[in-house]
Amino acid sequence: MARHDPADTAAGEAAPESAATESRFAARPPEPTMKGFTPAALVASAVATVVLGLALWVILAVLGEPGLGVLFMLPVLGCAAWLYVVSVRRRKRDAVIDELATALADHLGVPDASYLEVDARQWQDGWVGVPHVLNVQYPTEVDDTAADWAAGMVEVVHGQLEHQYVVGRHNIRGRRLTLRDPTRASGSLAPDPAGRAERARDAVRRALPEKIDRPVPTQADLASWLIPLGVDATGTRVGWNLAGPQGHLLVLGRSGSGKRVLLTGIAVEIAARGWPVWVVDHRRVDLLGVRDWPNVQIVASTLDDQIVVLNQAWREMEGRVALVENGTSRSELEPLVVVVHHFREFAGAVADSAHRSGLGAGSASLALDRVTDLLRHGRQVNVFLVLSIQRADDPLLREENRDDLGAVVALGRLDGKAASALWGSAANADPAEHVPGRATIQTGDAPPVVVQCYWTPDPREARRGNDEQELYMLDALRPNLVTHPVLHVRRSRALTDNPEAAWRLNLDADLAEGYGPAASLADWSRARTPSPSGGTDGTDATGWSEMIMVSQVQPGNLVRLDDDTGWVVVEQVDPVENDGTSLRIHWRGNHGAGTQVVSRTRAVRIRHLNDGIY
Ligand SMILES: Nc1ncnc2c1ncn2[C@@H]1O[C@H](COP(=O)(O)OP(=O)(O)OP(=O)(O)O)[C@@H](O)[C@H]1O
Repeated sequence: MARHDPADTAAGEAAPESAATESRFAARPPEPTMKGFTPAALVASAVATVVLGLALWVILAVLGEPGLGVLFMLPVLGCAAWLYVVSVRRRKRDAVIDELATALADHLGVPDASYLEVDARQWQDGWVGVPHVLNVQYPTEVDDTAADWAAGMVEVVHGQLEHQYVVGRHNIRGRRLTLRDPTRASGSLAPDPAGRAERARDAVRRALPEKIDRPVPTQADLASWLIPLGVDATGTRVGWNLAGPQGHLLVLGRSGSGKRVLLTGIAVEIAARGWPVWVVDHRRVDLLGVRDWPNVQIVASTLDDQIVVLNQAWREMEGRVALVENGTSRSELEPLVVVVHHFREFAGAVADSAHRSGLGAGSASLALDRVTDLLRHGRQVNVFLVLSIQRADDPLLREENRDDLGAVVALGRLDGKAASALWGSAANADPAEHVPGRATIQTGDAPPVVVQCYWTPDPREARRGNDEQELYMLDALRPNLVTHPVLHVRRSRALTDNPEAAWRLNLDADLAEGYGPAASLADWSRARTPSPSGGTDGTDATGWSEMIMVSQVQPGNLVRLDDDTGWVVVEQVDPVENDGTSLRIHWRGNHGAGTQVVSRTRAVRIRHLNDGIY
């Protein structure tokens, strides 16, 4: 345990940088109470035992039994010697832990070891030995969000104690990391693999919560190519690494297992990094929630638009390959993430449509061919696919495709056959019971782990239900900067009866900035919301409207605060004194001006002019 010696800090001259580090941290915690006997207490006990032994001998000698006195004194002295040896060993173990705490404090950038509480248990291997279990309690100011944070701590402990440790549990909320020696078996002596697997599953069930809100990305997260997916039973974050040697992500799960929620979260994370997201939403309405999300450039919901988006992603990849061939380096190419939700149904619908039009096999396999090409070559030019499918026996999971998948997320329970086909072994990675968002995830070459995927609200549903908590969470996840404008499908309006020519229209179509004239139904309904002039027929409606939180309202916005004021222009937004939850909005409308105090988390409708930029 790391103990704080006040003399150290009183005498030491605080360097300016250590003072700066210290100011980041809350006041020094009180000196932790030492568990068990201190070395001094053990020495005192040894001395007291010697005195007791001598006193006994003297008494028996006075009573004329010096021989009996010696007989009593020998075990008592042995006991005293044992207490002394234990005190010496305790002192040595404390020194080991003090040194470890200092090394960990250096590694974590905390002012000194007294800010950590290192609790070492079950010492083994030799006289001083090494602990089997180490608990490290660290201050809340330590940033433990990096994916490899716990691994970094393991490395420091390994370097210091020269013994191997693994993460037993990382309690993010409690700021406590438990490391243990993996070589020492715990539990019954009789081998019981089935029972052990069941106990392991039980432990996972108990350790994993049923819902974990997607954390707001830190600056370090935003600079990283690791997209957080969820948390495993040790509290360690599990993510999809776009920079890994394999690229793309496959999400597998039956209806209701949590695909839509996970894909929404992935789109939000990618957008937060300032990268563009294109979505092919084969079920048309599943991912409409991210349609208005900054940097989500397009959510294609008709089959024709979906074909165009996938084809354009493939063209983008081809264009980038040409750039690389001409000397551009991969690092100059910004990631583009293309989400294809319900890929297998989409590919089937494309094939049906081609067959109905009497087109050849080349057209029928268009979706599959484009996806296969993107899987093979997209990663080298930073075009990444996120595919969702429902069945574990999908050919996409065959051996030859697995090498292109950086991560496979299997949501929900898999039957034994599917699990062993996917992971090689069905035993270790079974979520055991149906919890929405519970998944088995394999990233890179690591073994599969059971994870609770992060919960991300659907922005559209949150707005509709006016769910303040979800709107607040989305507000924190929303990118501050829109780096990629909205796109629409631009295709020739040529009329043709020839199915082949009609098919070609999709292949020749491209994506253009802004909401196009051939707006989809969703765009129309958006355009048909009452215009400031009161017109609702949609034909005279310029621009489009959306719901945002009051905390996002800015001077110059055209906003509908309530039915009484109607559409007004915001002139100024001020905080309300002693009330962090509301804002004072000064507005001007057709019939005068006014001021209104509104809750920061209330959703209001604002209207954009038709500039095509979010
Ligand atoms: N990570 C999660 N944490 C908590 N609840 C979740 C999570 N993911 C999904 N759910 C809940 O599970 C239900 C189904 O989720 P979702 O719509 O994402 O499933 P799906 O696999 O997309 O289904 P379908 O294929 O039918 O569209 C929803 O009610 C959702 O709130």
